[in-house]
Amino acid sequence: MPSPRRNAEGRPLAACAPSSSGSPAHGGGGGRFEFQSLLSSRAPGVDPTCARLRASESPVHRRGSFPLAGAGSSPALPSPLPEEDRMDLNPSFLGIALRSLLAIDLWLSKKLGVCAGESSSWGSVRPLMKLLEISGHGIPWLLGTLYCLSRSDSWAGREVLMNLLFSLLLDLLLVALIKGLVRRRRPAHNQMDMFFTLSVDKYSFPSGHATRAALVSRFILNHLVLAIPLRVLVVLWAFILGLSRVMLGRHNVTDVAFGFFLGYMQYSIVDYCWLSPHSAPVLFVLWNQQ
Ligand SMILES: CC(C)=CCC/C(C)=C/CC/C(C)=C/COP(=O)(O)O
Repeated sequence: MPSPRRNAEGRPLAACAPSSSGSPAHGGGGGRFEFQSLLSSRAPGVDPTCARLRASESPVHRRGSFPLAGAGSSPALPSPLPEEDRMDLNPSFLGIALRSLLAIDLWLSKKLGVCAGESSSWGSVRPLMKLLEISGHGIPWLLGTLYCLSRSDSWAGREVLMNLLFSLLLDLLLVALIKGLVRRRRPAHNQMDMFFTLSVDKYSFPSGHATRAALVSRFILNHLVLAIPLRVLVVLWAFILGLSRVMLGRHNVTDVAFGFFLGYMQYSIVDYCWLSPHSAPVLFVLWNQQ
């Protein structure tokens, strides 16, 4: 007679063995067998490791709850495993899609990071990319707007600049908030040699330069009267700035793509909450008194 299979501690795997043919995870029976294999783990001689494995295959446990292990007070029941130790043998379609997208994102970002270092294949273009980086940095935009605001002598000009200032501050706030919440690390090939960063800028999602590029370019296109070639130049600047973030190795492609989306949406918020001498008279009177 063949001897029963045993686990590492030498306990027989009796309760688990039938499920290889009967469990729904193996194409047989209904969902009940999962529960039976778990319940039978209370019996002496049943391998708890095996019971836990079945439990992790069950759709109930895949959602993160552990009803059977928590029910009752039997000390023989296996304690719930931490989330990271559970086996997820049947991830959802969304899970697979997201993981594939992330894998493509990492692969593509690494391929495009051709200026990540001086010795990279396009390392000689790095200084130019860093110049572009400064063109989308928060400090020059904030200082430039404040300077123009101080020099402006028309109400219309002041109104536009006041809203640009509000946009830039809103952008900094939202990007810092999301970076702090998501905490996605910058790509491994990035050299952290950016000028004047905030503490959250060690994180990469979303790209602050991309949000600013989309926000500012949409703002300019809507509030400045520009000839067509200049309008094209503004859009090109935003696009190349976004691309340069990946080429410099600062960001993954999804950081920049989401940054563009966020910046675009931020302009819609600014447009909706547009500050004017009518909607925010205090702001304008205060500024006028200076
Ligand atoms: C008023 C105030 C808090 C100004 C801070 C401006 C500042 C230091 C912005 C940081 C800009 C920056 C380096 C963002 C990082 O951009 P990524 O594209 O690398 O996310």
